[in-house]
Amino acid sequence: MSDTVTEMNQVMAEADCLVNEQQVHSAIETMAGEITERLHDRNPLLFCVMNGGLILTGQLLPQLKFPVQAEYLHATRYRQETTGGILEWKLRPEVDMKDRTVLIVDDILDEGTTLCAIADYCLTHGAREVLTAVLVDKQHERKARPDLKADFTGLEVEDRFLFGYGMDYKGYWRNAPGIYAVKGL
Ligand SMILES: O=P(O)(O)OC[C@H]1O[C@H](OP(=O)(O)OP(=O)(O)O)[C@H](O)[C@@H]1O
Ligand code: HPA
Repeated sequence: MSDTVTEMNQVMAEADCLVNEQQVHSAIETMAGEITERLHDRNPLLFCVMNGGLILTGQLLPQLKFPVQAEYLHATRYRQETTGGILEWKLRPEVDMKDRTVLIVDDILDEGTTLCAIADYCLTHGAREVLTAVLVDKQHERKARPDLKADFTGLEVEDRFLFGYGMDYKGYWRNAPGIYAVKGL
């Protein structure tokens, strides 16, 4: 087995499961209900924030039983690290968002730098309103703005380095079927 596979198997074996798959499913179902109530008649333009937002978006979309225009964008600032750097746009949205209600979907609001930058971008490009949905809000005092919150939050999770359900550790384990914390981080 390669060194990386051995390392990643060990990371999982030693990780703490903070939220199990059933709890994540029920959090996503609750989010879908809240989003439906707020946006069912708004013709929203939804952006999945790649890569982390992929799984939440995939599980959320089929639960939204109203017309949604789904697109994606890619902005990243952690790369293979456990602390964030400068935000890099890998793919900016090209779709016209003038006067639209935009919903940004991502896996985690950690410091919030990523979501704030994407929301600002959408407003600058003509969106009428920008709402945000995250599976996880990490609990700490390092938010980019005081009291920063997403409009729709699935779960509040402790201040550890997390993986699973879209969140990666060194590019791996986005596929983990729950929310896990890396041992010692
Ligand atoms: O709230 P923040 O502190 O800004 O962190 C949250 C962002 O970090 C992660 O993305 P990452 O930069 O790892 O890119 P990736 O999803 O492509 O791995 C995550 O998917 C969020 O987009
Ligand atoms: O805890 C995290 N895990 C994975 N990706 C992240 N991006 C910001 N915070 C995290």
